[in-house]
Amino acid sequence: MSEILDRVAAVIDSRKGADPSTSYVAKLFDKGLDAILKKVGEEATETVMAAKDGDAKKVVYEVADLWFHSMIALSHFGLKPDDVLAELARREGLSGLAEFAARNQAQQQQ
Ligand SMILES: N=c1c2ncn([C@@H]3O[C@H](COP(=O)(O)OP(=O)(O)OP(=O)(O)O)[C@@H](O)[C@H]3O)c2ncn1[C@@H]1O[C@H](COP(=O)(O)O)[C@@H](O)[C@H]1O
Repeated sequence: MSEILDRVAAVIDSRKGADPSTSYVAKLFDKGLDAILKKVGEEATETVMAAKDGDAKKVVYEVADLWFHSMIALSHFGLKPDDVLAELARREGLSGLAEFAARNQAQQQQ
């Protein structure tokens, strides 16, 4: 299923410098990073609201909006979904609690 992320990311990349009047993504790139980040923030809030409403179908819809706009932010920095997937793979099997304890221990030793 991650192929869909690659395909959408390729379309997003191709919209850089494209005519803003013909493409939503080109319009966001044209507005700049602040506008992209505003959309990421809005979609994160809408995800929280859908979850608080207990509306599972809407949660999926809003998370899709959040992922999509996050991918535009990644593209702004020249990054790809694979960069995030690689980070998740690096964390695989590493308990969040163990990682937190190791980080605290390292800070105390500084
Ligand atoms: N996956 C998406 C996608 N998800 C959401 N959106 C758009 O993101 C916007 C979400 O904003 P909101 O929900 O806040 O709705 P809105 O009120 O219309 O937005 P605002 O006016 O508030 O900014 C809507 O306009 C959606 O249509 C998307 N637009 C495009 N894509 C993908 O990106 C590709 C390229 O799109 P274009 O650049 O438009 O050709 C498409 O082929 C799709 O694969």
